[in-house]
Amino acid sequence: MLELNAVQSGYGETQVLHGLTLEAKQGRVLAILGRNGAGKSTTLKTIMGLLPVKSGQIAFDGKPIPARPFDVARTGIAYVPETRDIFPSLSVRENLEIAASRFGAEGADWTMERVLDLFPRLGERLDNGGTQLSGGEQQMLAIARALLMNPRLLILDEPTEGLAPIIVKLIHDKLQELKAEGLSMILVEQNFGFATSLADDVVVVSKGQVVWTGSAEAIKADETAQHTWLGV
Ligand SMILES: Nc1ncnc2c1ncn2[C@@H]1O[C@H](COP(=O)(O)OP(=O)(O)OP(=O)(O)O)[C@@H](O)[C@H]1O
Repeated sequence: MLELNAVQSGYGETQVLHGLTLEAKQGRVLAILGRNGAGKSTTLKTIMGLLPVKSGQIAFDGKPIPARPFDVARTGIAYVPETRDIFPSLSVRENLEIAASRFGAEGADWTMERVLDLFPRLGERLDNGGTQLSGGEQQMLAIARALLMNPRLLILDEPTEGLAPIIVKLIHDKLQELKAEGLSMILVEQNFGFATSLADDVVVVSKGQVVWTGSAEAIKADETAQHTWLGV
C-alpha cells in the first residue's frame, strides 16, 4: 500500500534517512521501532511531505506520493504528529469541524457522530478549548480529527507519549477497534508492549536505515534483536 524505497531525507544539510526501505501493507498495522534519534519521526514527516525526499521513492497504491502535505492528506493518508497539533484557541467542536469540512465527503465513513461514539469523552468536552484538555483528551481529539479526514492509512507518531497507563489502555483499545475494522496503520512507538500488541508487521530503524524486518510475534520472541536495536 505504501512503499518507501531507498529514501534519503533530513533537515537542510543534516541527512537523517540514509536509504530507508519499508512497506506498509493494506489492512495491516506496521510498527516502526528504534532508539531515540534513529529517524522514526523523520520517516513519518518525509512520508507526509513535511520534509523533502532527497533521493529514493515513496509510492502510495503504486503511484508516486505527492510532494505537498495537503496533497498527501488528500490521497487518503492522515497523520497524528507527536505534538498532536490541536488548535489551542479553538474548541473541541471547532477542531473537529475544521477536519470534517476540509475532508469529509458526502456519504463518508467517518462523521462527527461516529468519532464521538468512538471517544464519548470528547462529546462531553465539545465546548472546551483545546488547551483545557488533558494530554489523553488531546490525543483522542488528534485521532478523532485524523479519522474525520476519512483516511485509508492512519499514521501515528508516539500516541502514548506522556499518557497515564489507564489512558494508554484506552488508546490501545480504540486503535485495536480501528484495526479490526480493517484500517491500515503505521505506528511509531517507544512503548514496545503497546506497539507489538497492535502491530502485525515490525521494522526497526537505526541510524536512518531499516536493520530488522519481521512480524510482531517474531520480534517479541527475539530477545537479541530487542537488546541490540531497542535496548529493551
Ligand atoms: N528539526 C530538526 N533539525 C535538525 N535535526 C533534527 C530535527 N529534528 C530531528 N533531528 C535529528 O534527526 C535525527 C532523527 O530524529 P527523529 O526525530 O527522526 O528520531 P526518532 O527516531 O523519531 O526518535 P525520537 O523518539 O527521539 O523522536 C536525530 O539525530 C535528531 O537530532
